[in-house]
Amino acid sequence: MTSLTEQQNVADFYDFEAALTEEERKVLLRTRAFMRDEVQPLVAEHWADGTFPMELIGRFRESGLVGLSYEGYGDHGPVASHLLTGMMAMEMSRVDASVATFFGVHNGLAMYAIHACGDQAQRDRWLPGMARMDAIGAFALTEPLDGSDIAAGMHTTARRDGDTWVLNGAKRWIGNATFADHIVVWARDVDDDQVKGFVVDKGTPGFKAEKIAHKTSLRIVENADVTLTDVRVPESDRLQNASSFRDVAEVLRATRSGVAWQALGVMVGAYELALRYATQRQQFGRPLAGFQLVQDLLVKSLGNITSSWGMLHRLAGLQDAGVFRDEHSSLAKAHVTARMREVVAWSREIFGGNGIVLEYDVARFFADAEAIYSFEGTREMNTLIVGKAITGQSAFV
Ligand SMILES: Cc1cc2nc3c(=O)[nH]c(=O)nc-3n(C[C@H](O)[C@H](O)[C@H](O)COP(=O)(O)OP(=O)(O)OC[C@H]3O[C@@H](n4cnc5c(N)ncnc54)[C@H](O)[C@@H]3O)c2cc1C
Repeated sequence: MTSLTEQQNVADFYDFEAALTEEERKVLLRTRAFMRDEVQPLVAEHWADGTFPMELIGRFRESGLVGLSYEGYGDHGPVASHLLTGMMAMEMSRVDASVATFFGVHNGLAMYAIHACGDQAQRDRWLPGMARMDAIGAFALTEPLDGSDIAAGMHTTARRDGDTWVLNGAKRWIGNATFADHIVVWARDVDDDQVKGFVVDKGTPGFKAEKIAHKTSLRIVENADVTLTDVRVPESDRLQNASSFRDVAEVLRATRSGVAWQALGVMVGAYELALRYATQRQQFGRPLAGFQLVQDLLVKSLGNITSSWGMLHRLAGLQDAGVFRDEHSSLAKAHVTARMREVVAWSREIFGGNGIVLEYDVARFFADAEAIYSFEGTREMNTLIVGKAITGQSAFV
């Protein structure tokens, strides 16, 4: 008899899982089992309370699921394909998008920024501990006054003073920053006006991170308002291979595709709940699933899931082949998150009144979808990136 973890994902209608190698499939099943056994039991209470389950860090540490994308760091053997890492992000969000976001900020944004923008000595210094989750990462780009226009508007400054840099400014929405050990901070060099990256360690004088309260989406992941007041960072902690905003854009290109996979996971999680509920709940003497109009919602949801999955499958191939461009990633992020918003709304609709009660879980997916729709570039920003690529006209301002 196949175990629960080996059972095919009912939302994987075209069996995309079959595209994984046998070894990759084992990692995916481990991810599925980890999320089911270690994460699922914690999410309802922590979402309601707006708290992060700190015990998860130790469990992730033991899971062997961290750092798979970084060859030579961690003890996981060969580097994972983009299809596997994408499907892992999907599997995580299928259970809880906040925990997937915590993981994505650490394993994606922070580790990838160090990998892509640091030199070899910096990679060797920070990535092994992060790949073991002995140290947690954060990525501080967005500011209170500059979100979508951060490339042009960044106010946080870096001033060189001998062998150190002095950072001043404020950042907003920074995931994991309340407890992270290494925070990648982006700041504008007052001398050459270019954006540079710095790794600021927890406890550095002048660094303060205050948790943003009362979020209505992704309530489990901690986001912070960060202030930097004369924070001194040695030149050795400036990311040596980042010299302008183009380097930040390279990081975002990679992580945006991860967010699109996360959006797919949210669709899958909501759809699975709706399908189960529709077969169990009776009205007019028969299951909801027996009504044509309810089947229409379920089938439209499955169509969104399947078409998004096909798009992301091909996107992963472009990434593996090294021919992946900003506009490829942006189209996926904009398109898949829009499809996600439809699916969570249809899934919630199938639950009727119960769809707004946390106990039925679908409300969590419905609420979490909103942050995913807006972060790592809103739909509008990603649309403008694609628009510029296909027309040659920049419509940003
Ligand atoms: C839960 C959460 C976690 C996050 N985590 C991080 C993190 O870890 N690190 C980090 O650096 N940032 C993080 N962010 C920030 C996120 O990337 C920004 O919220 C996002 O880029 C949008 O910026 P904004 O919220 O300032 O919106 P704004 O830029 O103020 O935009 C508001 C609205 O106006 C629209 N708009 C703006 N300009 C235009 C235009 N030219 N044309 C058409 N429409 C336009 C936008 O699309 C949007 O709909 C996070 C955000 C959230 C909500």
